[in-house]
Amino acid sequence: MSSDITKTISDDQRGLTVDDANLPVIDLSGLFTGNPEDKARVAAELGEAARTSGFFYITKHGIPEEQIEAAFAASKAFHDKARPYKMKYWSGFTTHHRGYVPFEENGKSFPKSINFNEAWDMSYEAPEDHPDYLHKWRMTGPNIWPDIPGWKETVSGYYDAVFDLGLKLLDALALELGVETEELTRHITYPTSQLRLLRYIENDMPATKEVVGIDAHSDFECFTILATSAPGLQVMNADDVWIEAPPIPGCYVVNIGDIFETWSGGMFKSTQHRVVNLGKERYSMPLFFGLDYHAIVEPLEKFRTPEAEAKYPPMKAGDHLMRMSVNAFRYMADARAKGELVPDFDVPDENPFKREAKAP
Ligand SMILES: O=C(O)CCC(=O)C(=O)O
Ligand SMILES: [Fe+2]
Repeated sequence: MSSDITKTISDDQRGLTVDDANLPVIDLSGLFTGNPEDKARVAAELGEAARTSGFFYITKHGIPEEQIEAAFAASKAFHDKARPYKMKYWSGFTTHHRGYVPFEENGKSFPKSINFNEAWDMSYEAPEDHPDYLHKWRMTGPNIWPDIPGWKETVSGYYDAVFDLGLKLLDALALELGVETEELTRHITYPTSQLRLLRYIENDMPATKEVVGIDAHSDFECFTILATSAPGLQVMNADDVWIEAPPIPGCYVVNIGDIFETWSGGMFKSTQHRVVNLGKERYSMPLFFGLDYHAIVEPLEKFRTPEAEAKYPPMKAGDHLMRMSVNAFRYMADARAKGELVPDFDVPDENPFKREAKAP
C-alpha cells in the first residue's frame, strides 16, 4: 500500500479551498484577561461565526502546543499496537461506549460504504455506582485505559484542559446569546462529553460518497473542539457549499453542534462536516462538549417563537446522542437486535439536524 498514489476523487467529494472561502480565525486571548470588554469583543466574534457558518478556528486558546502533541503521540502509540491488543479494549465490551472502535464498526451500511477510521473513545469520568452507569446504555460511567505507561495521565490531562476551554467558550457564547451562563451550565454535572482519538487508515481506495474518512454529519452536542494533524476535513458553509478546513498551526477547529442550534432556536447553525478519504494516515481529536444525559434541550426562553418550538421539540441530550450512536456503531445495533439495548426513544434513520449540500 502506498500513500503517494494519485487519488481518484469523485466530484461530490471536492470542496472549495481556503483561498476561495472565508474561514474565521478567532483570537481567544480576550477571554483570559479578566476584562469584561475583552470578553465581550471575543464573544461577539464567536457569535458572528456561530450565526453564519457555525464553524471557526480558534487561536491563543491557552492550551500548550506540547500538550496537544503529547495527546497526538498517545493516540499514535495506541493505534500502532497490533489488532489483538487493541481488541482487548473493544468498546463492544462496554455498555457506555468506552475504548477501541475498529473501522468496521462504523456506519450502518458497512461494507457497502466504508468510514476509514478507527478510534479510542473516552468521556467525562463518572463513578461506577452512578445510576446511569448501572442502568446501562447512557454513555455515562468510568473510563477504561490501555496499559501503556503514562497514557492515562497524558490523555486525561488533555481531556481536562480541553474541557476547561469548553467551559470558557460556553461562557462566552452565553454572553453572546444574552443568557446567564448558569442557565447552560446547570445541565453539566456528569456530561456525555466524549473525546475521540481518531486515526484515519491508510488505503488506496478512491474517494467517493461511499468510501469516506467520515461521512457527512453534524455533531450532536453543544459544540466540538477539534485538533487535526492533516487535511481531509471539509465543512459546509452558510451557503451549503463544502469548503476545505485544513489544520492551521496553533489553532483548533470549532463547530457548533445540534444542542446550540436548538438552544438558539436555529440562530446558531449546527455545522455539517465530513472527512474525505485522502487515503493517508491522519489523526484527529474531537472533544464533543455535551450535557448530562437527562438534560432537556429546547430553545431557550428568549428564542421560543412558535416556529422555533415547532422545529425543535424538547429532546433529552443523551437520548439524542444514543439514537445517533445506535446507527453509528455496529455493536450497539447488534445489542439492539438481540434485545439487550431497548431504546425508550425513537431511532430515526437520519439526524433531523442534517442539511444537504448544494450540487457540486
Ligand atoms: O477528523 C476530523 O477532522 C473530524 C471528525 C469528526 O467530525 C467527528 O468525529 O465527529
Ligand atoms: Fe464531527
